Amino acid sequence: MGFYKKILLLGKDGQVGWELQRALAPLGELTALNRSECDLANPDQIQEVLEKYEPEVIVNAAAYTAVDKAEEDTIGARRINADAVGELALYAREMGSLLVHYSTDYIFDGSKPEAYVEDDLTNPLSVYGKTKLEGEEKIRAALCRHLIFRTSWVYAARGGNFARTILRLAQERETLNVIDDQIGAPTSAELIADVTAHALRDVLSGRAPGGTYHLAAAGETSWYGYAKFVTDRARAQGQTLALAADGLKPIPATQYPLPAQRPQNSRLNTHLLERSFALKLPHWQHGVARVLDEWQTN
Ligand SMILES: NC(=O)C1=CN([C@@H]2O[C@H](COP(=O)(O)OP(=O)(O)OC[C@H]3O[C@@H](n4cnc5c(N)ncnc54)[C@H](OP(=O)(O)O)[C@@H]3O)[C@@H](O)[C@H]2O)C=CC1
Ligand SMILES: Cc1cn([C@H]2C[C@H](O)[C@@H](COP(=O)(O)OP(=O)(O)O[C@H]3O[C@@H](C)C(=O)[C@@H](O)[C@H]3O)O2)c(=O)[nH]c1=O
Ligand SMILES: [Mg+2]
Repeated sequence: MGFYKKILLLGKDGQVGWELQRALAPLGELTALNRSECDLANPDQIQEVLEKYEPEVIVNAAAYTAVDKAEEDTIGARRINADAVGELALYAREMGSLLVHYSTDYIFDGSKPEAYVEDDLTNPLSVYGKTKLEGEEKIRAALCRHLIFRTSWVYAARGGNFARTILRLAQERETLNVIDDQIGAPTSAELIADVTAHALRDVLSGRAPGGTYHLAAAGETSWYGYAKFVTDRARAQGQTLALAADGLKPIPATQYPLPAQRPQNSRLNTHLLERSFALKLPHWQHGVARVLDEWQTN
């Protein structure tokens, strides 16, 4: 066994995976794999990869994240979000490795009036949320060393996300209807990756315990508030939008029917994470502004 930990990152090309490649690089001997190199749909390939690299830390950033598509593909979503995660957890249990994994606000039903804490009752409304919760539960049941970060409304400079979709639509349409009665905190993949690296170091050195933690940017907004922030800032940057000055319309979720039901309240209370790892989470606007600036200069 060498001085450096052997870290295996799965899902390296996703929003969070991409940022983890950067944030985990100085922490050990990092192997980062994409879907073609380790397909979570394929149990044999998972075992082959684990046996080949013998990771002391597994960071799983791969997931089935197509929320509406999952409604008609429960089997596919469950295989990636739950069964594959269970296989990683069993390996971690057997080998004494640490499994780092990500979950979502969508494991809650959103009926709580305050921000959710880690031990609040779960009750997912969607197949995506159900299968993500099953993944969490498989990890806890395996009794392996683990860190599970529940996050929300993830965006990144690279990859598909709400901010990018809204900017594209604002370039195409004069009016846009956006849901105003679902609230949460947009959280950047950059922040998630950096917090992961800090927390991972603390857990590996025994300074902090593993477990399940809520990880989201500070503050809160609705999807409408998020879209307003993005389009206002794009305009202030001098971008030409098709969207009229009063073209962004707040609507209730009932007027925007989708296959999957989303929670009304996606707010995550992050006090446990901040206390456990001595971290302060920045306001969501800070990260969104940064990504918009990055897009602007490209
Ligand atoms: N996005 C969000 O808003 C939120 C995400 N999360 C959680 O955070 C984590 C990271 O999400 P994020 O980075 O945003 O997701 P992305 O959708 O950006 O990335 C997911 C990655 O998983 C890969 N993947 C999908 N299926 C497989 C498979 N069968 N085998 C291997 N890899 C696969 C995708 O590959 P490919 O590119 O080939 O499709 C993609 O690179 C996930 O656990 C997600 O559930 C939590 C809250 C909010
Ligand atoms: C594009 C668009 C979306 N919406 C609404 C639909 C939805 O309720 C909300 C966000 O749309 P999205 O498609 O980004 O939503 P969604 O894919 O559900 O986003 C979720 O992804 C998964 C992976 C998570 O874990 C969650 O935290 C969350 O980020 O905005 C509008 O109201 N108007 C619009 O023009
Ligand atoms: Mg989506």
